Amino acid sequence: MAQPDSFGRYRVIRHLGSGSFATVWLAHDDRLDTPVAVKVLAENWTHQLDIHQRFLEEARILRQADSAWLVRVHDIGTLPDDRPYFVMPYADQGSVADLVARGRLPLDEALRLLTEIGQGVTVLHRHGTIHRDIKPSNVLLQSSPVGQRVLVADLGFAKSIDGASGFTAAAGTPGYMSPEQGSPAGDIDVRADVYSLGAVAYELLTGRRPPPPPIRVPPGRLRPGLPRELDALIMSALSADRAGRPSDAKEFTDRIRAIRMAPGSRRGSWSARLRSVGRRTAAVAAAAVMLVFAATAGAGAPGLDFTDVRAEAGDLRVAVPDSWARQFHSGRPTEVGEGGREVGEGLLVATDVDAWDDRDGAVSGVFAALLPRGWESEGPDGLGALAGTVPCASRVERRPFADRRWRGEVWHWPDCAGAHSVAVLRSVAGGRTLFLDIRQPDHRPDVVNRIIAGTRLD
Ligand SMILES: Nc1ncnc2c1ncn2[C@@H]1O[C@H](COP(=O)(O)OP(=O)(O)OP(=O)(O)O)[C@@H](O)[C@H]1O
Repeated sequence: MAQPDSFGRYRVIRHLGSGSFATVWLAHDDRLDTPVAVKVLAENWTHQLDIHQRFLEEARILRQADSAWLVRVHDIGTLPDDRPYFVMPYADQGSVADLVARGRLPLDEALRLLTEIGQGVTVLHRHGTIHRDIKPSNVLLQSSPVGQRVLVADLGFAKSIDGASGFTAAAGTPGYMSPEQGSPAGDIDVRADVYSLGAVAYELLTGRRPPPPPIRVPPGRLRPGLPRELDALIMSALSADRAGRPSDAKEFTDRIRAIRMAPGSRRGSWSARLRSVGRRTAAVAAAAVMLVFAATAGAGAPGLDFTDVRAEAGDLRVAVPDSWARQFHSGRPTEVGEGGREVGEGLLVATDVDAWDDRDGAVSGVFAALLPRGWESEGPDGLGALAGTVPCASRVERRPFADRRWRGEVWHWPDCAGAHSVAVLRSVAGGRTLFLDIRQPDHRPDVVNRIIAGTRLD
């Protein structure tokens, strides 16, 4: 395919890709000094009137919907050979398909993408349009000064809701399209897009496209530790019978957003789950989380005074620097951690408990949990896997720790914002295994040692 010099005032830079009906070029708008993507009807369809019309219809829908969650259309034109083209912002970060190909996404990142994709589809449904071809390669990513924009694109198969009942030609992409889209006589409605959203969710979370319906393996089976409500929502969106699906993209998106915002979902961490359980049972737990504070000497960590903190009902006592002991949560959650392991008593003491899972590293604090009995028999690999559940993709330094109470290993991620240290320790007296997650913006190994030394079972 020869590279044209320009389309109207848009100077062509390079070929971006070709779909079934069109070719997309990166070009430069010299007048506004900005990169653009120009989509041009492919030559072989020039004289096919219905394809020509559908191409223009895509541009019209995008222009009329004019939404921050959809690719916008800025301009439209016709080439001397009669082929139409339209001009969009250039999505410089590729598509969600590229992201998925790079590896498994963190849960919060996957939920953020799903919320934004769902927003785009919601805009289309409000506009009276069914997309019919939602899939990761049709969701584009663009840099922006305030972060990444997620843009639903490629309305080549879009259909108006009014015109979609009765006979509808089969259209869509296998793996993402609803069963009713595969049948030429099947009438479709917005729930066809809900199925595709479920398929995209399945792939974002597991790295795999769902098999053809009926789907029997929920995403949580392939990625243990997913919130149960998320598994249930995705499986309902993928129901072969559309009556079982959420009613439209808005309902699907609202439910994804609620799952994302639930206190326990920001990260699959022990501490986050502990807090979520703590909040849900706040009324019951109120009496149990009364803390006992007592100043202790700062021996071992010069320049710092320490405070003993413990839940009134529990026997776990943690020593933290005075200035960290501003907020706390305590509770006895069940099913925490990536594999849904059970944890015994837990305690989070930090400068800002709500910001504990933020990745800017501004919080100082300690999360301590006693592992259920049975962990004593786990070998070093089992304990290593536990320490590794604190997500930080950087090098880790490991060192042994031993004093008169505890014996085990301290893991430290020096390049992580907030200097994470995790210790997994067994009590010398026997019987208990302790998990400690310690965060401090300026890493001090002496503080880590002092915290471990001050952690006790009464
Ligand atoms: N605004 C854009 N910015 C950057 N790349 C784009 C933009 N729009 C489309 N592309 C890229 O151009 C290529 C062709 O896109 P197009 O929408 O024509 O077809 P497709 O989605 O690849 O295939 P099909 O239409 O057959 O499903 C894709 O690789 C797509 O990622």
